[in-house]
Amino acid sequence: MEDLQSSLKDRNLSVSTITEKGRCLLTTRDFYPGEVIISQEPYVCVPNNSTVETRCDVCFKTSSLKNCSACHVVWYCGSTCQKSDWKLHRLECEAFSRLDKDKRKFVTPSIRLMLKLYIRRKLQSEEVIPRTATGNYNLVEALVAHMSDIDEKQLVLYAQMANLVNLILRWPEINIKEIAENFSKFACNAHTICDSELRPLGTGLYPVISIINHSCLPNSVLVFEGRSAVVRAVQHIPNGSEVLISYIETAGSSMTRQKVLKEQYLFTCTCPRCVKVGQYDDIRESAILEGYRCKNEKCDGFLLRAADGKGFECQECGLVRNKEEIKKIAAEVKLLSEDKAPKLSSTGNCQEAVSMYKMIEKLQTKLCHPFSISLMQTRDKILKLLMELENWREALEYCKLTIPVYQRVYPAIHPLLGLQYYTCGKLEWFLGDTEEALKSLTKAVDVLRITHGTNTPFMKELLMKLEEARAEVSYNNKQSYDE
Ligand SMILES: C[S@@+](CC[C@H](N)C(=O)[O-])C[C@H]1O[C@@H](n2cnc3c(N)ncnc32)[C@H](O)[C@@H]1O
Repeated sequence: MEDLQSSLKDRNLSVSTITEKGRCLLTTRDFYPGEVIISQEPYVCVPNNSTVETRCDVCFKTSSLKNCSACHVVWYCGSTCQKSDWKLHRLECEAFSRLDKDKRKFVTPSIRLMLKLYIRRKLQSEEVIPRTATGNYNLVEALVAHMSDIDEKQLVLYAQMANLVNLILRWPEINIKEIAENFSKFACNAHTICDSELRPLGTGLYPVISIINHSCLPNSVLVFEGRSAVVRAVQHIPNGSEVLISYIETAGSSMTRQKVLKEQYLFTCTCPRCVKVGQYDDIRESAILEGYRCKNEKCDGFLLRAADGKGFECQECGLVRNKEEIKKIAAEVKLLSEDKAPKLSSTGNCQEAVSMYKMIEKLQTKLCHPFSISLMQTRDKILKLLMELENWREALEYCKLTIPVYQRVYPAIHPLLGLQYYTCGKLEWFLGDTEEALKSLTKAVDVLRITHGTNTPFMKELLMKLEEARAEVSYNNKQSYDE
C-alpha cells in the first residue's frame, strides 16, 4: 500500500476511503478535460476468443494467427507476441497439454483469466518476473469481492469454476475457496477491453484502475489504447476530488441503471443523477426513454400508468392507451428482436436482417416515445448493417435519426456521442457532401480529442480526415468565388 501511495503521489493521485464506497482515488492537483489521470497495463488479460472469432493473446489482432503448437488453445499473430508471452504461457501450456481434448472446450476466457492470475502470482513470488508498485498480487488481494452479498446460485457457480481451475493447474498449494473469491472479484473489478470504437476485444484486470468508483455522471472516462487502460478527465477536476468513471451504459433510466449496478456491482448508486430517483423530472425522463408514445401521433407527450391500472395516460393530452394493445406490440417486438433478427445478423444475412430490424423499428415507432432508447438501438443496428452492405445513403439517414437521441442521453463529452458524429462525418464524406462532413468531423474531434487523446492511430486518422475535409471545403469555396 505504501508503494502504491508513493507511486500515485508522483502522478498527483492518492488512495483514500469513503465509508459508503470503500477505497477511492483522489486527485492531489487540478486535472483538465482531455488530460490523462492514470494509465495502467493489465495485471492479467485475455481476448474474448470464441468459435467464431479468435485474437492474438498478446496484442488482440485477428490477422495471421497461428495457435500454440503444443497446447492448441492459445493463438498468436507472430513470434514477437509469442516470445513475449512465453514465461507466462509455459506453465499454462503444460497444464493445457495435460487436459483431454474434450475438457479444453471448458477453458472459457474467464477460466483463462484466473489461470493467468495464478501463474503471474507464482512467477512474481519466485521472482521469475518482476513485481511492481502498481502490478502485484497484494493489489488483487485488496479488491472487493462482495462474497457475503452474492446469492447461493452464483456462489455454486464460482465454486465449480474454481474446481475447474484447480483441475487444470494441479498445484498442491492451491486454495479453491480463494479462487472462488477471485471469480467474485473479477465480476466487480475486471474491465472489458475495447478498441477505439468501443467494440469489445477482451477482459483485463487493472488493480489500480479498479480503485476508481462509479458515477452515472462521471468526471472521467476509461478508454483503451491497445491493452493499456487510460483514464482521462472529461471535465475540470479540482484538486482533492474523487476520480469517477462509469461502469455501465449510462443512457438508461435511473431505475435501469440502479438495477444493473445492484446486480453486477452490488451497490446502490447515489450519484447526482441517481439521487433524483422518484422525483417528477426523473419519472418523466424514464417514461420518455423507456416508456410508450401517445396514441395521437402528433403529440410527443410521455405516458404514465393510468389511475385505474387499465392503461397508460398521456401527460400532455390526457389520451389513454390500452394496456392489452401495448402488450401485444411489445410481445411482437420482443420475439423479433430477441430471436429472429439476431439470428439473421449472426448468420451474415445482412439484407434480411435489415428488413427484420425495419419491421421492429416500425412496431417500436408505434409503441415507443420518439426519444426511446430501444428505438435508438434498433436504428443503430440498422445503421451498422447498412454500412456492411455499403448502402451509405440510407445508413446516413439512420445515423441522423439516432443523433438527437444520443445528444439527449449522453453528456456533451461522451465517447459514444463522438463516435456517432464520426460515423455521420464519414458517411457524408463518402457521399460527397464535404461541407456537412466537415461539420460532423469537427464535432467528432471536439469530443474524441478529450476522451481518446490525439496520439492513437485511430485519432490520427480522424484528424487527417478532418484536415482533408477542411482543405476540400476551402478549395471548393475558392473555386466558386473565382467563378
Ligand atoms: C471496482 S470497485 C471500486 C473500488 C472499491 N471501492 C474498493 O474499495 O476497492 C467496485 C466496487 O466499489 C464500490 N463502489 C463503486 N462505486 C460506488 C458508488 N458510487 N457508491 C457506492 N459504492 C461504490 C462497490 O462496492 C463496487 O462493487
